Amino acid sequence: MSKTHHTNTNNTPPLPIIPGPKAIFGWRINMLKFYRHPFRYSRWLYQTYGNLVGLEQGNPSNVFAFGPELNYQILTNSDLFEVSPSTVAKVPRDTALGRMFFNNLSLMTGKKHKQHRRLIQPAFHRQQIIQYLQDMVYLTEQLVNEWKDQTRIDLNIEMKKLTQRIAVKTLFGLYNETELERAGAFIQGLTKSLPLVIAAPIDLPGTPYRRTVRYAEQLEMYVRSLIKQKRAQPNAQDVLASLIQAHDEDGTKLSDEELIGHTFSLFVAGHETTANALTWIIFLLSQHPNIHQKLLAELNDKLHGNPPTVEQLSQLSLLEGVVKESLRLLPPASIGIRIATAPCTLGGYQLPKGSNIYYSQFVTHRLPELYDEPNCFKPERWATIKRSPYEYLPFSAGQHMCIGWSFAIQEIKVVLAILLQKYRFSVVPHTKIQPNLMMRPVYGMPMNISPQDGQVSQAPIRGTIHELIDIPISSSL
Ligand code: HEM
Repeated sequence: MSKTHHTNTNNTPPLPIIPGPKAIFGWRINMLKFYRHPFRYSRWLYQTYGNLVGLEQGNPSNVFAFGPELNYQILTNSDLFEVSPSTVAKVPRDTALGRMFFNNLSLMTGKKHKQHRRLIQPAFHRQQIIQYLQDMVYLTEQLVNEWKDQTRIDLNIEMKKLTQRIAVKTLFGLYNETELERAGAFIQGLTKSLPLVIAAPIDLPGTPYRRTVRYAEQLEMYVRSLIKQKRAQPNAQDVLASLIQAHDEDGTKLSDEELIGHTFSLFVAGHETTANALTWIIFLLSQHPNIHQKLLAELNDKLHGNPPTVEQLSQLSLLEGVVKESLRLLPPASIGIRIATAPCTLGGYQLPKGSNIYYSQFVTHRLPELYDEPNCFKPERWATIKRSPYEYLPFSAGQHMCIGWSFAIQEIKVVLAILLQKYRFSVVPHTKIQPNLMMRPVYGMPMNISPQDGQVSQAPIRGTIHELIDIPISSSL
């Protein structure tokens, strides 16, 4: 017989208890365990308790839902399973900071979300994204030149620098270097202190909150002046210009506050995730010399040392497999959250209104019934398998699926095609490689770089990465 909730004040039959780990001091302790070892813990939860796991027995307020079937239910019914604003809920809405936070697609729900998505979508149409290709090429080549005299870099820092420049340029269409740096500095100042602000929104002089509010006010003023300029340039091709021009059938347009919030959140949502993806792809290649060699051959054969054109990007089939497989193994968004807006049934169990439901890209992408040898980096698997949006979801699925996914894929491919043809990357031997929940390498990604000479060498590494990937032992180790 299955266990049931202990309290049952009326005569309805007691509800079955969702399986899960012991929680003598409540679910928070188990959540802490998850935050400390997100990958080990979530895999253990799934293997031990199954598809639906409660973090506290008898209290279904925090549950993990695993696998394609539950992903489908959670992600296709956005009225019942809503995105969660809880992380920023304490930020006052009537400040520059609040206006930036709350005019954000990923926190919008229902009709408002649908309408804003419709207005933003044209900025990410295929034809529009092709317009951004030249900026991506130009800024990557600029970085390549900056590395000329260097032999060692922290790849993750460099990739963040690059994706930030690409984001600022494509969002605002800034061509002047000083302007680019200025906009980048405002946004960086703001995003750097965000975690502290969200944790403690205390408005006192000298606090990170006060500092961040100042940054937000400066950025707001700056973007307002850009909006004014763009209104006078109907031919501008950047994301902000596209958002300014967008309108609904009934003529509805985005207000200045909405434009500012959306451009800011597009920047935040897009640059670090893409930087982490690039970091892990180059890392994985450096640890898989055979695949790395084959990819170099494909790039040389098709591009002959040049940056790719849009047509060429679609002909690089191994590059496509490498990107897909890396996003499967080390997805930059490894977990997502939704909140139940009403009592509901999920995975055969009842959940009350307000339950937090975590879905896991990381666990789904490692199900052996979907991916044989799930911990192995096998880009060639994508030549023969096809997976549904709920079986492979690095960009999530359903109504809130990443709006920038094809922008990100194009950016990743362009940057890789240029960097790999120019440089040989090798992890500094014995570095501790440890991804956190956000898939950021917590000890960085120090790499030795040298001009590409067609040789690839695999360095020995340490760290929890070995729990996530079966790395082949090369003869050079
Ligand atoms: C490898 C890079 C990226 C990854 C892995 C990624 C992943 C994701 C995921 C998983 C979500 C859905 C979150 C949820 O389920 O609530 C999401 C949403 C979003 N992403 Fe991305 N993203 C990437 C790049 C980008 C880029 C480049 C942009 C914009 C330039 C962007 C803009 C957004 C926005 C605006 C949303 C919210 C969509 C909505 O709620 O309707 N992302 N992204």
